[in-house]
Amino acid sequence: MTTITVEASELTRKYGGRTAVNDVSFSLNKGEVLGFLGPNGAGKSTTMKMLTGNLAPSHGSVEICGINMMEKPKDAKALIGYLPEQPPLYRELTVDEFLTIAARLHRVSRQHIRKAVDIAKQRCGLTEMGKRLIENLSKGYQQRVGIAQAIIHNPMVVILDEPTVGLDPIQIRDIRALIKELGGEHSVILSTHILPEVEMVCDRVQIIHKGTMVFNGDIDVLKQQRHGSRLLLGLKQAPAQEVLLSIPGVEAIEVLKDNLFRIRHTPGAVPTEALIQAAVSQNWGLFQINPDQTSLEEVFVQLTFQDAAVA
Ligand SMILES: Nc1ncnc2c1ncn2[C@@H]1O[C@H](COP(=O)(O)OP(=O)(O)OP(=O)(O)O)[C@@H](O)[C@H]1O
Repeated sequence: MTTITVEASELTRKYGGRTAVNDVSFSLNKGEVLGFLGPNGAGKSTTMKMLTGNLAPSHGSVEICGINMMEKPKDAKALIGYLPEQPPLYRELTVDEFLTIAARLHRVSRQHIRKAVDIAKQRCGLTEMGKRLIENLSKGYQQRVGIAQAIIHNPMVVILDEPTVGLDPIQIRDIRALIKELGGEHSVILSTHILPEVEMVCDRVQIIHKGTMVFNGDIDVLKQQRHGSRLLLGLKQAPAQEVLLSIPGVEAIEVLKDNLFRIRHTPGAVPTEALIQAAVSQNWGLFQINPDQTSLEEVFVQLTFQDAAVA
């Protein structure tokens, strides 16, 4: 049986007269990792703050495991671990000192604090770092400490706001692996503006654009939208377009610069092999053929366009 851990209904937030988040509703199941994706200024942090009870919605409600955030904020917040965009670290403390304070703040009982600190450190790869001052840790390790404080009380729901911003590629890889692992036991909401990050880590994705949800679905659907149906083809001696269009699966051709073509093909009928065979046998000077990945911006345009077309 699936257990719903987060239920957001019609969440709306206005700053002055401006609507930053408009009518956002979704639910999250136990064990799921949900990506909350959107460009800068889309309304991600505002939504995260409403979900964690740090900002009151202008309209709508949040329930954590059936507990209403507005009616019982203490009880609801106790079920959440939160890593804000700016991690709340006391840099002059050691990792152990800081996590001990975090455990107290999260009301871990006195006799369990030490164990809770050890478990959080172990899960976040910090076991050897307990005595180190936070200010002397690399940014990647500081981010691990931020995640460790979020899970110290073993919450049902972990909410991470842009956890990989400012990290180097190896740190990013490690933090993503950690987030994926957390998903097994906790429900995780990951806010990010990085599309591949969502694809790597999440089961489900929601895309927010100018405060409005434009996509809410399975990660595979988004992947298909992004990776499906287009190839980039580079030919030094290209034939007439009709010749390319006669290859099974090829539906349309867009001429780009530098002898490059964007080929739109029938979903499920990828003409890569046929194009390579034709290029080799007819000396078209093939120098590139690869799937054309849609950028985040293009996905937004497609999704918002689809929405407008449906409306
Ligand atoms: N306290 C505030 N007062 C007024 N406007 C705000 C406030 N906080 C956010 N906004 C505005 O609300 C909109 C959404 O901001 P929010 O920080 O939620 O976006 P975001 O998707 O998290 O972007 P970023 O990744 O840049 O933080 C933006 O236009 C922002 O300028």
